[in-house]
Amino acid sequence: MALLEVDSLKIAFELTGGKRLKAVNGISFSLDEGETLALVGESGSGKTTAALSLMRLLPKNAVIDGGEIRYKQRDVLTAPEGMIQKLRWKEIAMIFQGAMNALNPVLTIEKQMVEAILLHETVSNEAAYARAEMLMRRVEIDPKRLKQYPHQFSGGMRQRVMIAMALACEPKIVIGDEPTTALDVMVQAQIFELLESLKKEMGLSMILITHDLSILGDICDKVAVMYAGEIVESGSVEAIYEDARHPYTQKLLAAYPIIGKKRGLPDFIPGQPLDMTKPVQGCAFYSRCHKAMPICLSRPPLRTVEGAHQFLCHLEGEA
Ligand SMILES: Nc1ncnc2c1ncn2[C@@H]1O[C@H](COP(=O)(O)OP(=O)(O)OP(=O)(O)O)[C@@H](O)[C@H]1O
Repeated sequence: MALLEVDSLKIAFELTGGKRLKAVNGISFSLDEGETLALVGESGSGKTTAALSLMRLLPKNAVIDGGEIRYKQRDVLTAPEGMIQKLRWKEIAMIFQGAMNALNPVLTIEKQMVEAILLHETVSNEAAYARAEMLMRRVEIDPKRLKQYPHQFSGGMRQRVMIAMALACEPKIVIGDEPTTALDVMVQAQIFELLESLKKEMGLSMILITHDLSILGDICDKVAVMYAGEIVESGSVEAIYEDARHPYTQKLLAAYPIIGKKRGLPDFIPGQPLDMTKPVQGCAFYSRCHKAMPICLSRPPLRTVEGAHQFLCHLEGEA
């Protein structure tokens, strides 16, 4: 049995003027213990919305339009608030986008970390301080730096602090929402190394949200590529790197070349992401697809390449 199962999940946002934006449109995926899944796609494809729903942290104007989320076989969407409070941070934790915005600039790291621990756990102040020190060591920062303020840390160090905070209650699943965006390539690699070693040491499962497919090789087991609220291709990281079938995945791979692999110059994906307040006819990627055909105006089938490698397209799909 998977640790986490998401089944045909649909989430919409209610907008002013009675409009609705369909942010997540029937996605399904699962996560086993110790497994890492990447949710990949351009900005606005629904990755963050999907992730927030796993912790029931969606904004107030979000509506669940259908589907199920099961954590250890328990229904997350209908669970009483008391159960969700036990799940949030203690079972599933999130490293939010942009460490500078998530940290309070006028409080020391120590104060913020200790407060976070005391908020979620019934431990003494001393135990919370001891845990903050242990967490700093775990993310390879000298615990003496607990006395410092966020601005005294580099971007990479701040991100390590965010990772430490996410680990504060020893969760089973950590969700990283663009955990390395805005960091330079070297620091990005160090953060991924750290996440990889924490994953092994603590037996964590992870969901990594990113727009950059090229960074997943060493840390992810499987990938789900999202476009306009749908998973358009999913499979093992090898299947996606070596045998991508959906034209959107192929374009994403070209947009972020993998170092050491010959993929030519970075390409870009022409056109604009879809307006998700309007109903989609046929394939959501139709207007931007370099392989579009008249049949693409009808709903594409979900094709299986082999095993868990699937893609949503009218084309048989050549690699
Ligand atoms: N509170 C909200 N109210 C209305 N629309 C929203 C709200 N939050 C997100 N959206 C819209 O939902 C869609 C999906 O957004 P989401 O943040 O999940 O995408 P994403 O793939 O994570 O992109 P990013 O990396 O930019 O966060 C977008 O069109 C976004 O504008």
